[in-house]
Amino acid sequence: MASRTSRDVLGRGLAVLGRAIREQPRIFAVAVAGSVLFGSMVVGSAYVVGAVVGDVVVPAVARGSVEVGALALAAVALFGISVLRVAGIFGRRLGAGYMQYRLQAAYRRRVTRRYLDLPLSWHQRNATGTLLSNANSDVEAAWYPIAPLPFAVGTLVMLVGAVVSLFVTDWALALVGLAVFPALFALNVVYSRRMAPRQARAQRLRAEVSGIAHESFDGALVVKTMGREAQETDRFAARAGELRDALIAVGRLRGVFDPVLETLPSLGTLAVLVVGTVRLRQEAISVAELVSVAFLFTVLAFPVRAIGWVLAELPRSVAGWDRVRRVLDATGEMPYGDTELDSADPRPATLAFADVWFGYEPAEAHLPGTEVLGEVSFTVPAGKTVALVGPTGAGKSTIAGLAVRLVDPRAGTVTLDGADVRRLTAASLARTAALVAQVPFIFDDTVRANITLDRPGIGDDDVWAALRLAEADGFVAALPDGLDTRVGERGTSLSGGQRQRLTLARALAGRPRLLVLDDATSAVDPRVEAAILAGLRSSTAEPGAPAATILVVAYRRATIALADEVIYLEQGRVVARGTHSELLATVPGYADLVTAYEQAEVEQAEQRTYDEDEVTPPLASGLEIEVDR
Ligand SMILES: Nc1ncnc2c1ncn2[C@@H]1O[C@H](COP(=O)(O)OP(=O)(O)OP(=O)(O)O)[C@@H](O)[C@H]1O
Repeated sequence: MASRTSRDVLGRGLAVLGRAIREQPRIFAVAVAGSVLFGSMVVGSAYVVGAVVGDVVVPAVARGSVEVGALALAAVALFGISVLRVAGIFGRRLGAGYMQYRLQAAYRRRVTRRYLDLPLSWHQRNATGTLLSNANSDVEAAWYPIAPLPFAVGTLVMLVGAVVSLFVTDWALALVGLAVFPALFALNVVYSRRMAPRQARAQRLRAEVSGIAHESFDGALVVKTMGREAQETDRFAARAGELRDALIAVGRLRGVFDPVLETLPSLGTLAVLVVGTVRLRQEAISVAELVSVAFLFTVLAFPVRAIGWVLAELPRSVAGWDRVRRVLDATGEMPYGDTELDSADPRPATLAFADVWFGYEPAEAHLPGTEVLGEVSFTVPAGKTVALVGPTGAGKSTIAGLAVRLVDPRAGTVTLDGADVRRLTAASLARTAALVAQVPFIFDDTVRANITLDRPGIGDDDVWAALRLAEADGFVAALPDGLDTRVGERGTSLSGGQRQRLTLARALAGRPRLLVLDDATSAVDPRVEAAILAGLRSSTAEPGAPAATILVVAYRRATIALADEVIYLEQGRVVARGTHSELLATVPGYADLVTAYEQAEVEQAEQRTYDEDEVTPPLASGLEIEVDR
């Protein structure tokens, strides 16, 4: 079974190498040409050294005088061989390096491109750590054997050349070669087979150690607050210890095989000298030939190792390739259409759900999928604000995701201004609708870059207008470098509420015609949240800022009360819709939920302090009149 698996790995590994050669045939040809040149010069050097010893040195010693012409010729020949060897090494190394790094770069690009094409559901099923290692260490592992591959191919050619030249020289010496070369090859195969599982284990443990480290650092807050430092350290130390043992096992095997691999050619040289001396006595060969063959055996030992290097890397390459393929072959991307909504149209868009059904794909293919939404129909008329309210798990975030086409419905349609969102181009969809999620994502860049995201046509005035609407202009103005302030990885230098408001400003800066807020201001003071929504609803709040249609997942009474209409969901179904006051009066479940939200809010307000930013007075005063309490 084990050897079958090794054979499988060998076959599949060679297939991966075949793919690499098909992708970079020219560079591979250059590298192999360099390697063959090197190999030929290795064999050639043995014969030149033999000829120099046999035809120049020995006669000179016998005569007691040196023939200058012959010596000069020998020097030129040896120098010429060395130059060609260097040229061969240069071509081989350059070609192999180019090939390896070009393949790595190409596949990193393909993998990350694929990540962007694959749907959110796929990302939710795959851990961030895995995606990082797919694009980095797996791509690298897949193409590791490329570095020694041209050397190994050149060495095979060289071995054939060496055997042929041995036969041309003398059949008896050729037989020694036929015994030693295949033994060297077989030893390399055994070595790599023994090494494969040890290396695979070390590779797996490397990933596990970095996984634990990643988790400990990422969850540093939990680790510290729960007093788990010692346990986390132990967990890490245990796995790091396993990795150390695995690497020692690799080293131990290397320690056993390396001397044997070094010794075998020396034994070959010894055999050549013994057999050669007999053949010399029989006058079947000359001194020059004997020296050539003995020298050949000593210089062959090193290149033969290249075959072992390739074989030893194949299991790791296959493991890496399998993981890369899993990404490249993943399906489920959502193709865009070619319909463009009028980008110059500044009016708010109309969002409509018509008999929408949706279920998330199961984590594993054989499990049944769960239905999350059914018969969902509603319209958010242009310029209106609709609040989605419902108990936890009712499907509010799912509706928010469907509205901006993070996912597609299983049945039914979602339309923007009458156009099915599936038929829109990616650019048109991004220009028209913006989602602001509960968990904000801030790039390690300046405030300005975080808001513009390099989108064309967003100047500083637009940035400030968006910040004002998001109630973020106050704190940004107070930052040391204003818009040029760098906000650190994931916005760590900002409070939760400030981060949320920056991401809201980012969405607003694109002047979307539909704004979907999925609990996007939960970390902001409730009064500020209501002020933001009131500001967004009012087209006069900011000169030049178009009013967007708003779909808001809301949990606070003040926010809900600002909506023109409330859609109340339970278990993926629209249970009721109407104004906040209508629903309060007619739907007991709704009244209970909103009262519970209110109580939770009061408790929260007592326990936590929100960002202390002040509400801009005109909005705050307008709000007091509007909010239904
Ligand atoms: N990626 C997912 N894969 C599988 N099921 C999911 C996924 N996301 C959500 N669900 C399930 O879909 C249902 C609706 O989830 P959704 O997040 O839309 O509810 P919600 O009303 O926004 O809840 P909450 O108020 O807690 O945020 C839940 O039962 C949830 O468990």
